[in-house]
Amino acid sequence: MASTLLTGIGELTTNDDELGRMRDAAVVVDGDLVAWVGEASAAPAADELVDVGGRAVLPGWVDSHTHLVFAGDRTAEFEARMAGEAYAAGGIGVTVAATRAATDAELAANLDRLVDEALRGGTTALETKTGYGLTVADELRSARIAAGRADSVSFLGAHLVPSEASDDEAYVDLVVGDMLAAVAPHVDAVDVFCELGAFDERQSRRVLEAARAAGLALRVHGNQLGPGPGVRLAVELGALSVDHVAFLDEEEVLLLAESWHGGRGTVATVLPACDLSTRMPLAPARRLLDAGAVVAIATNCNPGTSYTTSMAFCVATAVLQMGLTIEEAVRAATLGGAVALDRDAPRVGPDGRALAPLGRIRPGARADLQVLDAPSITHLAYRPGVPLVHALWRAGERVV
Ligand SMILES: N=CN[C@@H](CCC(=O)O)C(=O)O
Ligand SMILES: [Zn+2]
Repeated sequence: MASTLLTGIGELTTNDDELGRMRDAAVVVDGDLVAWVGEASAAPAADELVDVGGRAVLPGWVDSHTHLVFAGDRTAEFEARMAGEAYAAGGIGVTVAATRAATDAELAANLDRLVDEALRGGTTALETKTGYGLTVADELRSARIAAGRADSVSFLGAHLVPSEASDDEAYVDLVVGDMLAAVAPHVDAVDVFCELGAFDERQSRRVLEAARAAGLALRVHGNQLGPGPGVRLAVELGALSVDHVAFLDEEEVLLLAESWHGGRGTVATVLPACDLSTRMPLAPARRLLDAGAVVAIATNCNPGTSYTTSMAFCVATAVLQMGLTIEEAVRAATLGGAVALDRDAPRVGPDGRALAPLGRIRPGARADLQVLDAPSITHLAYRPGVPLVHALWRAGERVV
C-alpha cells in the first residue's frame, strides 16, 4: 500500500498526551498504520498527497457497545414508549423470535448494513454482541456471523431467560456449559445483563466466573433500569467495562474511579442514545469524569432501546445534555472505546497477528482517521444532527 500525506489539517485531535490538539498539522499514513504526525511545515514526502483544506481531523469513532446480530425491528414498542409505556427487559423476546426465524444470510446482510451505516458515520472500529439467539445453535451462528465483521465480539447468552427455558437456573447452566463452550472460539468477551427482569447478582457472577475460567474478557450491562449490583460485580471481577451506569450512588462512582488506581480498571460506558430512547435519566458522565473514572461513549445500537449507529449523535448529546466538554466527549467516543475494548495498546490477535492500537493518532496506531467538514471538533455539538464526515480512512484505506 502506498503512503499518504494528509496535510492542510486545521485542527488535529490526536488523544496523545504529548501531541495533544494541534493546529496546522500533517499526518502520514503508511500501509494500515499512522507513520508520522507533526507540523505541516515539517512533513516528510509521501507517495500521495491529500490536502484537507483546513478541516478538522480526529480518530475514527470506536463504538464499544452494539447489538447488531438481529432480525426485525420494534417500531411499535418504541411508539408505545413514546406514548408513555415503560421499557422492560422482556421486549428482547420479540427480537429473539425474529432472529431465530431469520436465515444466516439475512442476519449477515442486516449486520453488514448496520456496520456500513456506522462506517459512513465515522465509526472505524466496533464491538458487537450475540444475545438474540439464546439457544446453543442460534448463539453459535450469531457469534460466527459477527466474527470477522466486528473488531470485538461479546457472547451475551445471558441477555434474557428465553420463554422455553424450564427455569432460570437450568438456563444459566446451559449458558455457562454448552453455550459458552460452543461460542468461545468465535468471541473475545462475555457480557451479562445484570438487571431486574434479566439476571440477578448470583447468576451474573456464575456467568462471569465461567467466562474468566475460559480465558475471555468480561463485560456487564449494569445499573441501567435502576440501582443494582452490576457495577460492584464488574469492578470486583475485573471486567473491562460496565455499561449503561445510569443509576449510580457516590460509592459506585468512586469504586469505578478507584478501579484504575495501580493498574487497569473497569471503564464506565455511557450510552446516551439509549437513555433518551428509553426515557431514562442520562448516565452521570460528568460525575464519573470528575471523580477520575475512565468513561467511554457508545451507541448500544439495537432494535429495542437504541436504534442508532450514530456516534456523532451520542457525542453531541454528551456535550449538550451530560455536561461534557467537546474534548472529553470526543476522547470518550474514541480512546475511551479503545480502552473498553482493551485495544488502546498493541495486542496480539487470537490467530497470532499483531493488532495495532485504536483511538489515537500517533505513530504505530491503526490509521483510522476522520476528516470533518468543519474547522474544529466543536462543530460536532455546535451543529448537532448534521452529517459532518467529509473523508474517512480505516486501517489506512480510504472508505469515504
Ligand atoms: N439492556 C440490555 N440489552 C439491550 C436492550 C436489548 C433490547 O431491548 O432488545 C440494551 O443494552 O439496552
Ligand atoms: Zn446493550
